[in-house]
Amino acid sequence: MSLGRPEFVGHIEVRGLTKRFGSFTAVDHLDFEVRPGRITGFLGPNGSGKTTTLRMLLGLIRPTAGTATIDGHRYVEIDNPLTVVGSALEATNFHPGRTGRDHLRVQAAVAGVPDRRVDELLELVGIPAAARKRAGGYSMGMRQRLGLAAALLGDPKVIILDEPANGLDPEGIRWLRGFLRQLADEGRTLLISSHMLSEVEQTVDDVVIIANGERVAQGTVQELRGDPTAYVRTSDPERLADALTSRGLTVTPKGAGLRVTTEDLAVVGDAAHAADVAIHELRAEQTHLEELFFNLTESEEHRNRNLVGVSTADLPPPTGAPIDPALLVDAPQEDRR
Ligand SMILES: Nc1ncnc2c1ncn2[C@@H]1O[C@H](COP(=O)(O)OP(=O)(O)OP(=O)(O)O)[C@@H](O)[C@H]1O
Repeated sequence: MSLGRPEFVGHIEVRGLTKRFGSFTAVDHLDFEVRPGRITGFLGPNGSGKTTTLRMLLGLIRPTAGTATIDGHRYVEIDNPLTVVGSALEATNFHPGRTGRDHLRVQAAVAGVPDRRVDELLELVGIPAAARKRAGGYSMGMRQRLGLAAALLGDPKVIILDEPANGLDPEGIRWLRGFLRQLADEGRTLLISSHMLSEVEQTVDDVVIIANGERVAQGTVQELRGDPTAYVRTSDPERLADALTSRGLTVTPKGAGLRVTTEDLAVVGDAAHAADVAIHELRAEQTHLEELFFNLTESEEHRNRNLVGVSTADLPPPTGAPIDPALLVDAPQEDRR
């Protein structure tokens, strides 16, 4: 594939973006940037405002305040936007009686794209034969692939996908990962939303996390993961802590056990053996990113306001681990109007 329109770099910038529906604030003074050649995960619990943000970026709804631009232009200002920005917001908006291929041909005609590109793309997303059948019979995974092909019709520099892994089986997710990586390696800008960290953690380079419409963290996956640690529960925490510290490791109490700054579980096991203490539990810890996301999705403070009133008895128990303040980003007060 070529690299889209050369006058566009594909730099997404969101500044003070806000959307209110009546008295409800779905997106709240959101700031973030998305860089070309990288895959950015736009993460947040259900109802946190991801789709609303993407809809504003794509000119489908008007912001209450703030801007969302691509190379400084709002979507509606871009001439023939399908050749700059490709998107797949929902995997279900295909007419059930029409074949997938016909869907793409109609959209191709609108974007001034030749029919042969339709077949090329169907091949690329792995549904050349299925696309000749009616879309009504498609599985969720097939609809996702068709949506992806539609997003790529205009050879766009920027690709925005809402929950692209939804409905894909593990093999499909692996395929998607490789496919998106290839697009990013070509220099394109990819913004993909998800409410499940585990679905995209292996796929993305950068992460923007929102909760209740506000940005709560952003950075590279590497930064947000933090250093790997181990968790150990033992018959004699004090003695084991001494043994680990004397081996140059940092040990902090965590719940009923200890957190140790190593990813090598054998080091902890050996230290326990040498100190003659029994180990009751030993495992690699969740990364900061997993913990952060878990706390966001489970803590009262960050839970979707629409779910307030839903019993927490149905939810899994919290980890008890606080969100690391170093990872949290507060929108600057002066930006709030
Ligand atoms: N047109 C609308 N009118 C009123 N409220 C809306 C409208 N669109 C979205 N909302 C509300 O705004 C909030 C954010 O919705 P949005 O669809 O952006 O969340 P999301 O993060 O994409 O969620 P999910 O992961 O479930 O798709 C929700 O509480 C939703 O009910």
